[in-house]
Amino acid sequence: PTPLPICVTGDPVLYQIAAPVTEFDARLEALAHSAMVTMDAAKGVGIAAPQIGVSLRFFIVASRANERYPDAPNMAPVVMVNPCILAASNELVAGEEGCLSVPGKRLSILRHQWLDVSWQSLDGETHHARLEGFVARIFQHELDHLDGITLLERIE
Ligand SMILES: O=C(O)C[C@@H](Cc1ccccc1)C(=O)SCC(=O)c1ccccc1
Ligand SMILES: [Zn+2]
Repeated sequence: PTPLPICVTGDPVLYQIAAPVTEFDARLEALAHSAMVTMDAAKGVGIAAPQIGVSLRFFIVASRANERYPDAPNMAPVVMVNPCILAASNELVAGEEGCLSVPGKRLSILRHQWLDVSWQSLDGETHHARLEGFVARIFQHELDHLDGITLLERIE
């Protein structure tokens, strides 16, 4: 499908708590595909459903090496439904982040260095993983979007 418009600062959907996904159906797959196409068109390394106006708990993580994080892993995009943080490092690390919903801003944000997380894939299956570094950063950034938090609400 064609990329959707990305909601930007001020759009109420960005400040809502997104609802858990309960129906793992074709509609969810279509929404995830629209998010993927939109993220790709915007050259993002992640995107959360609220950013395309959908207040549901899913996002995409798609780390790739880039000028700010040259050693970031190049990973196949992962659609994470109903994501949770099970455990997080006490150690925090500062790093530059951008946000497709806050165009033109680059802010240094403190994030947990590693996370134990769980999520469901589009078929409803539950997964667990330990994330670290840039991938953990993206996960935390996208999870914030599901809880109505953008970069601007994270300024120390
Ligand atoms: O708004 C979003 O969720 C997408 C955002 C994800 C993100 C970037 C950097 C750190 C954490 C989360 C982006 O992809 S912003 C644009 C971008 O591609 C980028 C920005 C900074 C570093 C690397 C990539
Ligand atoms: Zn963002």
